[in-house]
Amino acid sequence: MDNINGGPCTDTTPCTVIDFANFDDGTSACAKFFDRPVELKQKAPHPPEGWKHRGYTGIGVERGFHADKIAMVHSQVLDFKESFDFGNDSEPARLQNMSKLLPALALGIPGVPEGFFHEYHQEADNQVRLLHYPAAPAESFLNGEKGRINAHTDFGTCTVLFQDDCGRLEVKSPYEPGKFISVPPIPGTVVFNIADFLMRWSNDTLKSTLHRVRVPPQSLNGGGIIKERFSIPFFIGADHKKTVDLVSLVPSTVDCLPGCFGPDGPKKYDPVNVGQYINMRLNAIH
Ligand SMILES: O=C(O)CCC(=O)C(=O)O
Ligand SMILES: [Fe+2]
Repeated sequence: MDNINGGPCTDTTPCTVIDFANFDDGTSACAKFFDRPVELKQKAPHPPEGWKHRGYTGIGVERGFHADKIAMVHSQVLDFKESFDFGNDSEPARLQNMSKLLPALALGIPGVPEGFFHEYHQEADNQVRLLHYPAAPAESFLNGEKGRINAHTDFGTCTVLFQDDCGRLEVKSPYEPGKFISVPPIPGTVVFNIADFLMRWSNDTLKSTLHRVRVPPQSLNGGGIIKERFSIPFFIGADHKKTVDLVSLVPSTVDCLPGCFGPDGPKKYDPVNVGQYINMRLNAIH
């Protein structure tokens, strides 16, 4: 396996294999990793530029998301979390499993054949993120010093989100403007979020889910310590490489999904190259 800077990995620690069918397994893998000293975690640092989403990001490094989609701005509240990102650099096959959900997604979109997304998701340009929100005094959430993750939408096709039993994930209500609904963890289930690229791809037929993790003020009455939380978002993304013509090196583009446009609903967006779109989004947060 190569390290994130392209050189051979010299760490001889045995790898942890996360069994995504069993989130307790994921939580304990997360806990084991984040429990290591920060100097050790920093040995695989996230590079400063956002487009290479790999490695460790310490507490307070990532810019807080802002609900304003593309023009993200620094949030005043510190996202009190640390993360480790990895992707398809060495073993793409291991990251393909979640893509098996794509036929089910296609079946839900009238006009899109069941196998449609397969062609666009062969390179496993997926990204997995281990997330740790450390425990902190309730007071620090109440006074606005710390937050968990601000309201945002994800960038790619869709996200499969594994969360532990801590709770506090919320999604924006599609029915009541400005209202967020709690998404309590249900053992043995995952949260499936539509992301921005798919929203654009579907001509806004599918809506990307605005979501956040916060510690609601009403839960802080008792003060004390708010317990730590672990989650693992598995971001499924369309192929970056395949969408560049390898002979001319001209980025090829992805156009509106079949069935999502017509005389009553013309295409709202120009075709776009997946890699350029995602990199532009990632660069905005680092
Ligand atoms: O921690 C969570 O449950 C959500 C994480 C998330 O939304 C993200 O990393 O994009
Ligand atoms: Fe997210």
